[in-house]
Amino acid sequence: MREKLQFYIQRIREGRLKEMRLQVRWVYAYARSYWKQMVFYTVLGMGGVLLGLVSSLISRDMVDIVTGMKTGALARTFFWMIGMSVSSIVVNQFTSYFSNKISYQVDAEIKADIFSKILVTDWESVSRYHTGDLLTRWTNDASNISSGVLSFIPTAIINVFKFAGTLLIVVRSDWTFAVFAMIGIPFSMLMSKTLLSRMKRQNIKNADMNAKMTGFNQESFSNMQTIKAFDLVRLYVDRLKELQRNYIEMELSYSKLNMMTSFLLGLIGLAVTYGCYGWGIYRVWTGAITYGTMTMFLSLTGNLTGSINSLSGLVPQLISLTTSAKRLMDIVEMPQEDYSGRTEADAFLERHRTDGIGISAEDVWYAYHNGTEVFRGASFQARPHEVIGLVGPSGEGKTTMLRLLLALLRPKRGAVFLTSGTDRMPMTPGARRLFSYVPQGNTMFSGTIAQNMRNVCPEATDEQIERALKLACAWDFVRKLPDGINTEVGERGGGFSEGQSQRLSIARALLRKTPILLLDEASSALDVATERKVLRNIMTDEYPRACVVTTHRPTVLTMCTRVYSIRGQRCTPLNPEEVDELIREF
Ligand SMILES: Nc1ncnc2c1ncn2[C@@H]1O[C@H](COP(=O)(O)OP(=O)(O)OP(=O)(O)O)[C@@H](O)[C@H]1O
Repeated sequence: MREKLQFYIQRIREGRLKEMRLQVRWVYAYARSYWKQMVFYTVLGMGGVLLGLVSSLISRDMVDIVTGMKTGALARTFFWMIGMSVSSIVVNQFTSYFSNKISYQVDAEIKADIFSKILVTDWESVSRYHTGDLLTRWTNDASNISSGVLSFIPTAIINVFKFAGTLLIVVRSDWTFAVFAMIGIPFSMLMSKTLLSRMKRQNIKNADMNAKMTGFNQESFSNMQTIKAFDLVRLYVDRLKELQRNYIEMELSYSKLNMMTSFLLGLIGLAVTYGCYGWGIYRVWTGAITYGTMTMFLSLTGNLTGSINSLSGLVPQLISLTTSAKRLMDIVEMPQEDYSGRTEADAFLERHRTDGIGISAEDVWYAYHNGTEVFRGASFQARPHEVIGLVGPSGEGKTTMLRLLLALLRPKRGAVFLTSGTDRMPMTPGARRLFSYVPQGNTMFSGTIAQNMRNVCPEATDEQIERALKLACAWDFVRKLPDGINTEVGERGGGFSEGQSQRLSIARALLRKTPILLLDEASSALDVATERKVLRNIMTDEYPRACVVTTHRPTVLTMCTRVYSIRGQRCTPLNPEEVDELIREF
């Protein structure tokens, strides 16, 4: 039984260590590119230590000269001491300025890198995470990594240097003092060890709690209207308080342990300091050392314990660093989208710019990660100048089909192709540049209408923007705004009605001039007349577009070249009689 237990403990340890090694290696991959900054930071730090040590030696001489134990020029020694102290202050300030400067840069670089990695992570995998959780990982964990990357190795080297340099001076002057000064070190190390395992668990809990709080706040603020409408203010305030209570409870239980350990460490430190005083006085009394040497020893005792404390502080830092690394690795090590098909997509577009490009799904099978099977052998085709309608009961898979067309989801079987005549290429994330997509819901960004438009087409002139707005029947209301296309759009389309935001989103999609346009119930908030007008404008636009529209509205169906019914995990083309029947049913 005992052997079995030991075997399992061993296995857990091995797993933990292996995991930690992987995390350290991941952090090291970042650290490697900042080696110059680290060397610079280390050299500055070591310079500071050196100045401090020389200052201690000079102050020893000065005390000895003052007490008559040594002869020498008092004024010169005094000026040397002042000089050294001032230099030490300058070097320390210089180090702190540069370390701040470097850490801001490194922080920004690492965050930009992780941001871009999150954005290219496979959509289905990353969408399983709450955005609040992603935000916490990106802000807190990435900051932890950037500060750790920069300081960990230099701090280790500087403190080993400080410890060794101090020890050398102390041992050369009186080795017994070194023994005294270091007597507390094993106790301190033992104490910190008890904290470590708690620390790792605490770090993970802390990060989870932060993610929960951020997610809760973010959701509450962005759904303020719903909270008010359902009179949920009290409920949400209570929920926040409950979260805060849990947070405080968690922090306090950890603080208690911390307090106990700090108290014991403080007692040990005090005992060591007074022990050193006593021993110093005794050595001076017996004539073994001078007053100068004693004052130097007392100032150097702090150096020895300080550097050991800093070195043992690296262990919790390593723990917090590896916890953050794990949380970021969870995200950035998920499958990433492959954008290498961009050139091929551009070449395909060049070849078929005038004829246009269509899209086809061939025998597609797809199930979400939670097992929801949406398609079993679905096929469908949209050619240039066609408007294809996708209809079907709610939850049958219309949006999922659009996600498959966009390569946001990968079919488990079958494939999606870009087509033009007999030429075709497989659809890849790199070919998304040939698409414009208007998803359900409000998708406008904060900024002006023009900025929103230029997000997708940076070189668009005001006239081109106006034309796209006209095609989407948005110009009528934009024209009347005091600032026209320079009117500010609030968060998620704030300041505009649902139908107006939809028209702005359609205009943005049309401005992009891509061969394939996907509209996911994009005109559902428009009145029938406006919806027909928008669709007619899209169909009669001279640009050779293939347009796929998901809808629950009969008006849209009457304008489609072809209609597919999405139902029972299949995608079936409807003949004109079936479409008529469907329109009658609506
Ligand atoms: N991200 C997701 N993860 C897991 N399952 C999902 C996800 N998105 C959709 N589903 C499931 O896939 C099925 C198809 O959903 P989809 O959104 O494609 O339907 P839809 O036909 O567009 O519905 P609606 O007409 O209501 O917009 C549903 O059962 C839904 O619960």
